[in-house]
Amino acid sequence: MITIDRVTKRFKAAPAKASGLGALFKRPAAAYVEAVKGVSLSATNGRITGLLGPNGAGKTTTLRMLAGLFAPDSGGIDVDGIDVTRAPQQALARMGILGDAHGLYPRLTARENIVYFGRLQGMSREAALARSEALSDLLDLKKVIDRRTEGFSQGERMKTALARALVHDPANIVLDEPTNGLDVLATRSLREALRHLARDQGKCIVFSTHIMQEVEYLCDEVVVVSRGSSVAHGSIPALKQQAGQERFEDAFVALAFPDLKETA
Ligand SMILES: Nc1ncnc2c1ncn2[C@@H]1O[C@H](COP(=O)(O)OP(=O)(O)OP(=O)(O)O)[C@@H](O)[C@H]1O
Repeated sequence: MITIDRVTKRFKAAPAKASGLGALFKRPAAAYVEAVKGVSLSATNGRITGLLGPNGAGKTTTLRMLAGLFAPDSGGIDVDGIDVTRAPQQALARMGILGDAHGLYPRLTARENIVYFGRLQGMSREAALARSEALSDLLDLKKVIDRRTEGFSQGERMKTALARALVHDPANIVLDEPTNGLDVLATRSLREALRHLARDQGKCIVFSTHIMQEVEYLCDEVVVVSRGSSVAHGSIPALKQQAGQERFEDAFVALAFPDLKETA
């Protein structure tokens, strides 16, 4: 179970170096970027919760705070009741995180990458090896499991990184735009795996995306994020009803951009 309660985060904006005309006018740069202004989310076990928002809405920043990479300026995040800021190690042990950079070791095989990560999580070599076998079945990695990851396709890299994130069998799974760069078959097999993990294994899954279809295929619950804030949440039928729209895409646009005139 993951709870994000009204988190905010701003970053110091790196000012552009004044040169040429800029040096003449010396326009003062904005000092801060308000990346997240108030995002809340409540994700329960056995369900898939989507963080849906346009580019720059604040999804990745929110997930990075959930992963303990930096603390929110205000608000709170807890995982199975553990405060991520106060006890990051304990909270991280309960999460499998697939970030935007997969960062595999190219000289290690897929299996070695997975087992190494398991060892870092405190697993015995035998347990990590057994788990790598089970995950290779689940994620259809058998053909490449004993190949060095150097030269892997995007899909193979993503699956290996996901297997690595799941090696310690975490109760909570967090994925940042997991289908980025995947073809239709790889996307379908990832969806199937995520459904299995939520429905059959009771995992709490949170993923971010800007792809409407992803959300329609997968999510039990959706949090719509726009301009740094969560602006609506609920099931897809509930969000359509709330927006008074039949198509989910229209509902999303109405909820995320209420001031936008209808163009389509
Ligand atoms: N380290 C940083 N320094 C300055 N600004 C940042 C930093 N990280 C994010 N931002 C800004 O915060 C805003 C939100 O970015 P974020 O990456 O969280 O959005 P996103 O919803 O994940 O977008 P996308 O779908 O395009 O990946 C953007 O305007 C981005 O430029």
